[in-house]
Amino acid sequence: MKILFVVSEVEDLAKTGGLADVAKSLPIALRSLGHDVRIVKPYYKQLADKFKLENVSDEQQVHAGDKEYRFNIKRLELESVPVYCVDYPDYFHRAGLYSDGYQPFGDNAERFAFFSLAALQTARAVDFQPDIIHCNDWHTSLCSYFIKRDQSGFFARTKSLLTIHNGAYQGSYRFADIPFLRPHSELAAQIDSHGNLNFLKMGIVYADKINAVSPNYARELLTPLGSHNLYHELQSRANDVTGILNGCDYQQWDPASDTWLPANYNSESLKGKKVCKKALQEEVGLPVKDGVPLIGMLCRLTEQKGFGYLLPILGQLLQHNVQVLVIGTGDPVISDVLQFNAAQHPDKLVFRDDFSTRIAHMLEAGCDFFLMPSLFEPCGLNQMYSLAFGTIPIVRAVGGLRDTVLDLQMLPEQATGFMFEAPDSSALLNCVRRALLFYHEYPDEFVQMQKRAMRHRFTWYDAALNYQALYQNCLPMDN
Ligand SMILES: Nc1ncnc2c1ncn2[C@@H]1O[C@H](COP(=O)(O)OP(=O)(O)O[C@H]2O[C@H](CO)[C@@H](O)[C@H](O)[C@H]2O)[C@@H](O)[C@H]1O
Repeated sequence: MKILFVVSEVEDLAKTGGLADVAKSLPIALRSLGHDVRIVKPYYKQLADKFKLENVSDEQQVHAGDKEYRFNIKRLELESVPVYCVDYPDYFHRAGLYSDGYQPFGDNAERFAFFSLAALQTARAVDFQPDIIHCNDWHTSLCSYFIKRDQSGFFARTKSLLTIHNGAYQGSYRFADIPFLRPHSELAAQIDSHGNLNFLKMGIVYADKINAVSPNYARELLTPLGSHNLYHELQSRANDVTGILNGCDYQQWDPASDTWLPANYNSESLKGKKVCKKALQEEVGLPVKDGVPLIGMLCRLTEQKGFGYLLPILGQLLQHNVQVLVIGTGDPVISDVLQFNAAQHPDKLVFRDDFSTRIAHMLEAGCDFFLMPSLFEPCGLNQMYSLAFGTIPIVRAVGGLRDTVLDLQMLPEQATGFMFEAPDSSALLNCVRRALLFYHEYPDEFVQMQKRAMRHRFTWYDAALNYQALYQNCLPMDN
C-alpha cells in the first residue's frame, strides 16, 4: 500500500511529546512490512537548525481566496522512510512548535489548516498518489475533509484514517479567522455557537476510519466521561472506531545496549541497574542510598498527568522512607508547587524543570519505580519504557496504562506493576504505599517482578500489523 503519514512532529526531527515517538517508529515498522510509506511534516526551526535541506521541487502554492501562499518542499530520509518537509518560514520558523513557551501562537488554526493543504499539495508535487492518508491528531485532521472535496481527482481513490493520540487537544478556532477555510461552506455549517470550528471533530466526521492509540482508550472515547466532550460525534462513528496499542522501540529502549547509561544490564542480571541508580542520585543531588526506593516521574507538566491529586499528598508521601525525582517542563503553576516541596524536603524530593533524552534514559534506568498517575492516558509510552528498564510502574488504571501494566493484587504471578482506580489522592497514596511495602518486605519477589517486566514486549511490528489490517478495512474490496 501507498501510505501518506501526515503529522506535526517526528522523533529526532522535531518533538514536544509522545506523538513524535509514534511518528518515527510506526512508519519504519510499516516500511518493514513492505509498504511505501512517506511522512509529511512542517519544516520547523528545530529541524531546519539541525538539517540544512535542499528543495526537491519547484515552489508550490496553496490558495486562500485570491491570496497565494508559496512554499518549498525539502526531503530527508529516516531509516529509509522518505520525509517531506513543508517549508513556509512565516508559519514554522519559530522557537516553539505550538507556542512561545507561555501562550499558544495566535495563528495556530491558520498554520495547521495551511499545513494540511500543503501536505496534500506535496503529494501531488512528488506524484505520490496514496491509497491511505494517515492523519494524526487535530493538527492534520482536516486532511480527511480536504481529500473528500478535492477537485483535482488526484485523491479520488484515497481513503483516510485519523489516529487520536490525545483527544483533549482538539484545535477549536474561530472559523472566520482562518483564510484557507473561508471558501468551504460545508465546514462553515459545522461551526459551534461561538463561531468556532473544531479541527479534531472534522477528522472524526470525515475520516473513513478512526483509531485511538490503545484499545481501552478507544472504549473510553465512546463514553460520556472519556470522550473529551465529543461523545455524540464519536458515538455516531462507533462502528468505525477501534484501538491499536502503540509499541515500544526496543532498539532505543534497551538497558543492555543503552549508550546514555553509566552501566548496562539485562533481565538476567540487574547489577548494572544499581550503578545507574547511584549515578542518578549523584547527578540530581539525592543522598546515595541503595535500600531507599527511588520513585521517578517524567512527563510534560500538565493536568493530564495526575498532578491535581498528586501534589496535595506529596508531603504525606515524603514521610515514608523514599526518594522522589520529578523531571519535566510545562505548566508553571505545577512547577512552582514542585519547586516549593523540593525546597522543603531536599533529601527526599528533587524537581528538575528540564527535559533531555539523556536524562530520560538515566531516570528510566536509575529509578526503582516509575509513577504515572494520569487522569487520562491515551496510551502512554513512558510506562512501556520503564517496564523495559525493570523500573516498576505505579499507574492509574486508565487508557493504555490499563492495557500495559498488570497489577500485583489482580495477577500475582504475572504482575509487572501497581495500579489504582479512582482519580483521587487517597487511592494514589494507598497504591504507592502498597508498592513501597512490597519493595521493603519482599525484595526477592520485587526483583522477580522487575525481570518479568523487562521481558514483557509491546512491539511496533505487532502495532504495524494491526494498522495494516485497518488500512485494508478502509479500502474498497477490490484493492
Ligand atoms: N517536557 C518534555 N519535552 C519533550 N519531550 C518530553 C517531555 N516530557 C516527556 N517527553 C517525552 O515525550 C514522550 C512522552 O510520551 P507519552 O506517551 O508518555 O506522553 P504524551 O502525553 O506526550 O503523548 C500522547 O501521545 C502518545 C503517543 O500516541 C500517547 O502514548 C500518550 O498517551 C498521549 O498523551 C516520551 O518520549 C518522553 O520522554
